[in-house]
Amino acid sequence: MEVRTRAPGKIILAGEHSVVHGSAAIAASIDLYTHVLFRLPPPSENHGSVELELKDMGLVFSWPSKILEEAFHSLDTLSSTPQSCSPTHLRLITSLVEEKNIPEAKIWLSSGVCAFLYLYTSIHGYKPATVAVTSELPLGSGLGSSASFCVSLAAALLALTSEVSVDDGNSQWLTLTESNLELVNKWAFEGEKIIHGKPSGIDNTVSTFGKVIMFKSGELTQMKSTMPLRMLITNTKVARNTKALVTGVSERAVRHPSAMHAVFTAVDFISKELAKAIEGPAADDISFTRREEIIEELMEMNQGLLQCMGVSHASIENVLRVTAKYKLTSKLTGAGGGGCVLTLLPTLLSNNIMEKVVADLESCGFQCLKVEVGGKGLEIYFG
Ligand SMILES: Nc1ncnc2c1ncn2[C@@H]1O[C@H](COP(=O)(O)OP(=O)(O)OP(=O)(O)O)[C@@H](O)[C@H]1O
Ligand SMILES: C[C@@](O)(CCO)CC(=O)[O-]
Ligand SMILES: [Mg+2]
Repeated sequence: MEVRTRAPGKIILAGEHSVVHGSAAIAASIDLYTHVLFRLPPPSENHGSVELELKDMGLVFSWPSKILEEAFHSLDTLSSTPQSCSPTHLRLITSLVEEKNIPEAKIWLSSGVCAFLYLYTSIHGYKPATVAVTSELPLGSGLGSSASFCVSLAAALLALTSEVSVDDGNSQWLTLTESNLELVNKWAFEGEKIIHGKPSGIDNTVSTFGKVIMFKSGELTQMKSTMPLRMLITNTKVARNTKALVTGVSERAVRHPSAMHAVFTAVDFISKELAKAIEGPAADDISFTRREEIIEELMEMNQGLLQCMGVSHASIENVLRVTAKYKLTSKLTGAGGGGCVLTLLPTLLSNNIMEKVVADLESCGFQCLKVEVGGKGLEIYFG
């Protein structure tokens, strides 16, 4: 028996970091996915272990079911409702992952492997199975790889453990019903907590539900964009870690509470104004151009405030300088500190200019990604 799931990555148009402190943020799914294949072995092939294959990394981890049962015997790990990982459970998981001696160059994967073991033992218990993961997203680069990993994993585990219902559809890839999506989203948030420390929940929510969303204090509002949102993503390839960046901003907020409160409040207004520009009445090209100018100005203001929070980086500033030569506006997306940068591509931008910008950015060693914005969320396929 097997099931496949895929969950998209995301971009944040405005409000990263501030959203952790209660401000509004705007995010959209992108058409780059994390894929999970969850397979229960037939009795003849039962290897007696829980296996995690990280295909892009060339890594396989395996834990005999008996060892997991012994390690967790004092805890009631299985749970039908999403709950936070207790410190004892996390300690046991961490030592099981440490025993695997992940090579130093890939040690940053440990938090993902811990999140896997948490979701697996909570949703599916210790029964043997194989979980294979592949991702089209650059990992740890601001495009929500951790959230799409947790969403696709939680969905696959729930699909073969309990009953999930799907919306009718003609394609092989199906959408879960709203209540099942909410359940997956809550479990994915618990996985994100293991990877991020203190996530706002925006990344797992947009990965689960897709489209363009506004997110504030844990509440999702689906947006109706009435204009094309064309974005170029530039990956600076500078490695960073969301957990450390989120912690850095929180520490700055403790040192300068009033100043940072004002910054977070300003970002809240920026996100709300951006929402108005995106949802404004559909009209002709002239008014698209005016709305794009508003969005560009808001992106520029948001980037300034992200710099003020201490999460920009020389590589990000470099992308900003290159795109400014072509009168294009950019801002970091996700946690910053390196990672990815967004550039708005106005509707009237010629292909010629667009090719020149990409060539210029790539000559600096950056990688450009052209993506569709605001599409599907989590999907499932019963093979
Ligand atoms: N396909 C994957 N396989 C295993 N672990 C993964 C995978 N994708 C993400 N992770 C885990 O998530 C971590 C990266 O998460 P992080 O939040 O730092 O970056 P991101 O989610 O790509 O960016 P952002 O949170 O800014 O959008 C990795 O270090 C790893 O532990
Ligand atoms: C930096 C942050 O705001 C977005 C990361 O994509 C963290 C979060 O909201 O969980
Ligand atoms: Mg993340």
